[in-house]
Amino acid sequence: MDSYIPLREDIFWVGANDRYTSLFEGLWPLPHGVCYNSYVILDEKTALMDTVKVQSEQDFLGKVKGLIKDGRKLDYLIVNHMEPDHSGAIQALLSLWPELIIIGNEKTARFLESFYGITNNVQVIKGGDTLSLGKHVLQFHLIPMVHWPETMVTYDTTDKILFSADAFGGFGAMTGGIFDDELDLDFYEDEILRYFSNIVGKYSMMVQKAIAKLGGLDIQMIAPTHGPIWRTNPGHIIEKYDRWSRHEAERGVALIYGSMYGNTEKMMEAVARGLSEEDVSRVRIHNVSTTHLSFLIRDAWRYKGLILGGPTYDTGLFPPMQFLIDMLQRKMLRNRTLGLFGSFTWSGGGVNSLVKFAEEGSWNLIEPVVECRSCPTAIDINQCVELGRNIAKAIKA
Ligand SMILES: Cc1cc2nc3c(=O)[nH]c(=O)nc-3n(C[C@H](O)[C@H](O)[C@H](O)COP(=O)(O)O)c2cc1C
Repeated sequence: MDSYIPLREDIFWVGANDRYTSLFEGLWPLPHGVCYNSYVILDEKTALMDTVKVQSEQDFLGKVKGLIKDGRKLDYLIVNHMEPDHSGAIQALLSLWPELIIIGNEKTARFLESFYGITNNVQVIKGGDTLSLGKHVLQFHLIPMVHWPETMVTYDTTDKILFSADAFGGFGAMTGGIFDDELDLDFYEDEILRYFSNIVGKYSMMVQKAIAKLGGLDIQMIAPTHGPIWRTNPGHIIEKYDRWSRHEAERGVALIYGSMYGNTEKMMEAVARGLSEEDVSRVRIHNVSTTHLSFLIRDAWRYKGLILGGPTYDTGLFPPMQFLIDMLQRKMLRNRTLGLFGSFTWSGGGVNSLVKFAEEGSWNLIEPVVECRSCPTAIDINQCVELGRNIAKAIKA
């Protein structure tokens, strides 16, 4: 049976759970899958809110056709976001309903042409424009660069539902339920933060603009294109996105290190001891070589303290740690209490790269920066403990 789940008596979820893709955007692991949310509105006119990835098209079309039947046709497709995981079924919809009108903004129209060669059937709207389906009056708001230039949201002024595109979304396929009150939110919170930090976080300033722009709306439900639908407490996800995009963090430390032969790892253990001596127990220790970047970025975004350590490799920093700091720079994370340590055997270079990273970003760098030659001495170990203690004091302040 095709499952379409009602949001209201005439609005239905027709999304797809994806448990087959292992890397989102070819980059970010999906251990718990992901879902592509799409919604049908059955009014005097019918409308569909976004689509799914092309690989999920068949199930999706079955659901849509199961709702739009008895001689009815799909009148409107509203494209809030053109990324292919949401626009993959547009051509198939046009084959089924050639008179379908696609609603998007000027940039959507450009992307429709460049991705799919679609130039007809397109109705271009501007921010603030409305579309009446009969009972439901939809209003469009542009939220560019959250996280693509054409991104917009659609607000159902009748039922006060915000169809929010990727804003307020998260990783994780649905576990039977689709609403916040049907799901284990502790589990989803990790996946939502990972999605935010990996995909949207770089555009935090635009998220802030979007939240300010949408602030005047009476929002009773948030229906994003990924992750849970917020019908009981939409304010919860707005507050999370607001805090994360202001780079606010929780008390705790992400301690991320690399080590080839265990010497830098010894330094890391001493730093961890120092944190513990100052009563910081929320310490997430990750080996940069074995934990995927996605989870490292998530924990760096979550906690106030960020401590990075690595050995020297070919006159520079250990490559997986270099990759991490490059990505943290690219994602524009800032405002963390930062600690650094590392090692070398002849002329060094690893710690220099970490220090350069600290100088180029917006961090609160805590002393001492600890660098040891080959194997840490008792003095080096004491310095590492001191670094841990100082970070702990700084995040408590
Ligand atoms: C492949 C490789 C390349 C290295 N390149 C350098 C280097 O360019 N400069 C340097 O001072 N030390 C270099 N080292 C030495 C290590 O940085 C040093 O021994 C460090 O303490 C190793 O830390 P670990 O035990 O945590 O892996 C290199 C070591 C290896 C294995």
